[in-house]
Amino acid sequence: MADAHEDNTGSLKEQLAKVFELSLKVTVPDEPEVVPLIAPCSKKETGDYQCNNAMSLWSKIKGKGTEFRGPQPVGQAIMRNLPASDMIESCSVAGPGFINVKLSTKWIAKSIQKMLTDGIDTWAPKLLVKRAIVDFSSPNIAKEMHVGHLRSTIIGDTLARMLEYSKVDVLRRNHVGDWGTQFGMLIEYLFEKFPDGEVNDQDIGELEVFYKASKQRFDDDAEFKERAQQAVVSLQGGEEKYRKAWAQICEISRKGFEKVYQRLGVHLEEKGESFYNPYIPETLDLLKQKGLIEESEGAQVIFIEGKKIPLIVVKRDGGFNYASTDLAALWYRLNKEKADWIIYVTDVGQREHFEMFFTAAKRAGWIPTDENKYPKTSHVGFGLVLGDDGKRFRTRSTEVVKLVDLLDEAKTRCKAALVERGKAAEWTPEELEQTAEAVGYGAVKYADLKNNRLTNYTFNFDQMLNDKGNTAVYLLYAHARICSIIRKSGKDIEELKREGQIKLEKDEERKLGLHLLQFPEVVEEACTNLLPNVLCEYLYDLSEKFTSFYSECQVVGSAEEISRLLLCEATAVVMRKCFHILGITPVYKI
Ligand SMILES: NC(=[NH2+])NCCC[C@H](N)C(=O)O
Repeated sequence: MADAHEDNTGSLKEQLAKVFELSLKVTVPDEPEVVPLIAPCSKKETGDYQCNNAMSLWSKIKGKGTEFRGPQPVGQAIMRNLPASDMIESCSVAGPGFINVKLSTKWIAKSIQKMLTDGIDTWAPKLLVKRAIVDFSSPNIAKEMHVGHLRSTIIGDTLARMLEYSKVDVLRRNHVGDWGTQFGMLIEYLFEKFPDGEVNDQDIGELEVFYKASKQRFDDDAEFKERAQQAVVSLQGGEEKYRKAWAQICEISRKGFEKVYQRLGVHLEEKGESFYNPYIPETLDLLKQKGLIEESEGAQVIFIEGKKIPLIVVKRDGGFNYASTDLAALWYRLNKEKADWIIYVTDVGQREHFEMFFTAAKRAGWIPTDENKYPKTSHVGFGLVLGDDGKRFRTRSTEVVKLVDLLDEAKTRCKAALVERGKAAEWTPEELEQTAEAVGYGAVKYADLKNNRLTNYTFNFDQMLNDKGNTAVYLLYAHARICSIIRKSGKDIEELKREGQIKLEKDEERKLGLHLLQFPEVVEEACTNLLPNVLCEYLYDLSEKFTSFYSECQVVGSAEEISRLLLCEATAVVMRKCFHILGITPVYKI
């Protein structure tokens, strides 16, 4: 029997894996580095977690003259060889060697209590990544930020928050489309409208309208088109007058984007396409040296195995494009910024583009082909936002929906609902305003995040603002209710944390406790697979488990009051961390 060994860091799953690892070493000493396969039990009656190594181990060792006579005896031996551990209450072997573990209820309670004392940050998963870049939002200058960019902003922000919680150094990059041939027509049109070159935002008004008008000129007037094309050359050649006009247009757009970010509480650092422009020639040189770039129909391209169309890196007119910029940006991120995980958040429509330039980077030896190794790149694709008619989401005028308007409407509707509940009389105007904002914006974010990002989702205010079902409104109210239970008890929770003790006597208490303890491994899974919906599911489940607990177990005034209040507090703490990661502001009273 191995020594009792208690390493109480890492997620529940990891801690259990460590215990099993010791047993595996003793059980099959000739099989080095067997990775323990630990998973929650699918049937809760059989246990909490199970170890699934016996079957695969058996097929490995059966030809090697082993003393074991089948997978079940292997499982029995793994169980026998388990070191003594505080974690485990009992084990049993089922079927072809599955080892079911019932965790010690005392240990669950102790672990939650420890989190309450040491803080939820001690539950952060440990990832192998040191520095990640999340490239998200990334709208295009002079064009309206549309719902697709809203999805990218919301999903990207959550991914960044997940990684930040896991102590990864995250660079939040706004790869704005601020370079390209469209600037020729925009600048020429600006010169036409404002010959003296003095403009401010009010003059231009809605940039999108300005964009459309200049496009109209471009399409209708050959002479204008000529000038616009010339303007691109002057801009790219760095001519002062053109650079200045370009900078003005960018600045106006930026202010519009900033309004949306501010409302959403999203922080981004802009490094637009133009930033990488100076790095393109040397990047392409590096790829040429590796023999990756070929000439094809006057353009310079990289052929990618399995793809009919090559990746164009220099256009026929000698200009660079989206792909050349992305290659230069990747080079910069790997070599200058030393990122080991680079994550791109865009609609699934761009999957092909990312697959192609990732493959080029692999062929160049910039990133390993094995996707389990670092540095690594990931494309986080997402589906469309649909309207109630099942078509791409648009407003009545069939224009793209303005984000600011959407957020306004969500807030207005929440405020109306709060007023209806009599809150205008109960709260200060600021409280009303802040709660409406937290719930309204939270609802828009959560409705997006709770779906598997690859699926399309239907934007529907009535659904997302419903106070029942899997919505932010429901969850925020649930949190506020827990806070109010604690407040109404009149107890000082800090004192209880120091002096009280959690006991999980009833079944519902234990279930809630175990679920709380699974938070770290859920965050880890959400990080590894870049899936925020996993965390949403966890959160919804948590509030359901809390509801069962609360309906079965009296809190205030019961003999177990102290323990139960601590369990309420732990639930609220974990819920708030979930809200934080999802970019939702919690509310404390309702
Ligand atoms: N490195 C990147 N390609 N990031 C994504 C850019 C998204 C692009 N500006 C768009 O609106 O579609």
